[in-house]
Amino acid sequence: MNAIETRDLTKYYGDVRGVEDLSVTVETGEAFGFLGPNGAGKTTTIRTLLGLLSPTSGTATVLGADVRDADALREARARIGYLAAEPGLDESATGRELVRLYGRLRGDTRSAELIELFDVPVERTVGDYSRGNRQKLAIVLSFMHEPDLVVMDEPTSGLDPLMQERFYAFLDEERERGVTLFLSSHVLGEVRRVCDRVGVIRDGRFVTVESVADLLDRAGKRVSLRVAGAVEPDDFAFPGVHDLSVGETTTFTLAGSYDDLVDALDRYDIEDLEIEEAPLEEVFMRFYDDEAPAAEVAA
Ligand SMILES: Nc1ncnc2c1ncn2[C@@H]1O[C@H](COP(=O)(O)OP(=O)(O)OP(=O)(O)O)[C@@H](O)[C@H]1O
Repeated sequence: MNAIETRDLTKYYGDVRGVEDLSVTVETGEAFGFLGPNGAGKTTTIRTLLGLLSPTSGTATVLGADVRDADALREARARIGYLAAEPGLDESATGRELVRLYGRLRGDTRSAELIELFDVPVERTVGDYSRGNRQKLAIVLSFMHEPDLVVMDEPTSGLDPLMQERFYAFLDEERERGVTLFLSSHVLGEVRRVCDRVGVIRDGRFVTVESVADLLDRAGKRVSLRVAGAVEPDDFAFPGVHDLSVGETTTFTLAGSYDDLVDALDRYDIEDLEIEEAPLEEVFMRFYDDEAPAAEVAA
């Protein structure tokens, strides 16, 4: 059974399009990243998957439950964790009281461990929490019942870098236990760190669904080169070279073969050479560019 399946999932708010014709399958145990700019439709999709919004058309199942079937979804929800972008928490309760309440509703096998791991000040009133502490409490609440599927909407917003890394390491462990992760983000590094596959959404539609590795391949490598003497631009006119800038340090992006690169470099006396991953931003900017066609890809 797949953890999540949507087919032509569409949600309109009156005349306003939330998402349109989204078709995607997330396998059990997979970490799927859902990436897109503000207003692309990430939150709409997540809320529809959790039954908080009903689809205008199309279908969606989570852990086998149809999102329109309230009873089936209620059962599935017991095995799902949901980490909202801005968790609505009872401001007057203490963290501890909320942990107890959620534990009674959905079960609690490990809140003590998670409170310690994420260093949550559970004795304090939530209304006095900083944004980061609020998020950390929300993490505890969404993972303490050992869910099989966790749906997260920009999960690290508000966390400092140390806590972010701790959270990513925790997600790695969850994956080893076979947990399925579905994570929305506009932070590329996050999707890269956590996910195997990514769906890029723009204006409510997928522009691509592919593996993070393929996306990185497409991004290519960033090459910086310093040689004795001058670089002849024609030497680097082979396929897959982009954005060539010749100077004291010559730089370009290489999305082609290393053989061509090695052949070209053979003509020079190299003083310095750096080859690193091209920033994913470059690839995403192409997807987000208004000129780019929004070709839909079903997965
Ligand atoms: N309650 C609502 N009523 C009307 N339109 C809405 C509502 N919620 C979302 N929309 C619209 O649906 C579209 C998708 O919004 P959504 O919040 O799903 O995007 P998002 O990708 O989560 O964005 P962000 O990164 O800003 O959270 C936007 O055009 C938004 O204005």
